[in-house]
Amino acid sequence: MEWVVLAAVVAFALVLLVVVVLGLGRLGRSATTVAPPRTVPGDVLAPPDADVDATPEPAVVVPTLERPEKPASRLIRLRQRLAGSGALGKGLLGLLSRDHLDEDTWEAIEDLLLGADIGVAPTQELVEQLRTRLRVEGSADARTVLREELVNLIDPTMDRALHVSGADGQPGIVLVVGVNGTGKTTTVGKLARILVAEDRSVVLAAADTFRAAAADQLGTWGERVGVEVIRGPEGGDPASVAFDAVKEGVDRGVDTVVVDTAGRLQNKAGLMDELGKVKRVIEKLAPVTEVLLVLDATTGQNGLIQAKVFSEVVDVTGIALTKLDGSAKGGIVVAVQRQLGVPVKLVGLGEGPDDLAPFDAGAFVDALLS
Ligand SMILES: Nc1nc2c(ncn2[C@@H]2O[C@H](COP(=O)(O)OP(=O)(O)OP(=O)(O)O)[C@@H](O)[C@H]2O)c(=O)[nH]1
Repeated sequence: MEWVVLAAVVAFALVLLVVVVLGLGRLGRSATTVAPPRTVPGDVLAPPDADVDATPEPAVVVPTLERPEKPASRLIRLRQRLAGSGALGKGLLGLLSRDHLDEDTWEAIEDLLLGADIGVAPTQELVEQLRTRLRVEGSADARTVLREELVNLIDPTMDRALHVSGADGQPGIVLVVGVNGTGKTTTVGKLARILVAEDRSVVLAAADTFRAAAADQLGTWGERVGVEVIRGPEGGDPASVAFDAVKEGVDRGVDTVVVDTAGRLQNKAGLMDELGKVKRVIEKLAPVTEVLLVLDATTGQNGLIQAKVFSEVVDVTGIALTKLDGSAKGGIVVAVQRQLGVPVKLVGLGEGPDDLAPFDAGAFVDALLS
């Protein structure tokens, strides 16, 4: 009997022990339970306060168009840029103001003129004229005589108007040619600004497909003044770009289309083929009204030889003389006109966007002598 009581007590104690152990285990587990994260339909595990609509809309950039300077005041504004060439004017005036003009003085005058790239024949003509006039008009002011003779040498009677209008409502077509690096693309961009300043509507053709950067460069020039630039694939056919641009110009009824071209001087036949084709293709739509040859004033005689090749390939009607600001050789204006029989119509006097000016013989000589 005692054994039965003892067994019952032990069994009760074991049951009690099992109950206590299980109870503690459940208690321990419930203490480490983590509440599930709060989720919102369609917002998987998003932080509770994230605002999905807060991403700002990309700002729409409205380009501000520039207002280019009117052409009339440009050559006067840029007068000081001719300071390099001004040495010629000052030198000549200094020599001509001497009391006695002996042979040595005349020789020094000749050297100055030749050094400024005026060319041999025009130098001799000018010296001859100066000698005669100063002898005959004894009391004449040397400055007045020199000014008149320099203006005559540059020939104020030449027609320097840019032909930028077409007939019968068609656009004027300006074909811009010249060796790479002379400032051709820059001149096309600056010319577009001159036309815009005169309230003309313009389309540009990036037909220099040889150098991809030239089309990008032109794109930027156009963007700044709200002018459309037609371009083609790199290495594509320049004539096809020129055609597309002129077609666009005709369809839109714009005033002027300006065509930039590649100026690879690989050989005369290649150049003739390329420029000839561009011109022919354009003229299926509208006549070319101006062929502008861009020449770098700092290249002297070398530039003149290149210019001659271009003038034999296309009928050049005007010259844009660039980088005259960096040259002490303003006499190149005379030399190039004599060699090609074509007037200088525009001069580049710096890298600023409005540093291209219509050329005027009187204002140019005044700048040289100031
Ligand atoms: N100082 C000065 N620099 C100029 C003038 N005109 C152009 N330039 C500079 O000459 C360099 C060549 O100009 P571009 O227009 O690229 O020459 P490009 O003839 O079109 O050359 P390609 O595109 O290779 O055919 C640029 O750095 C221009 O800023 C000017 O009148 N004065």
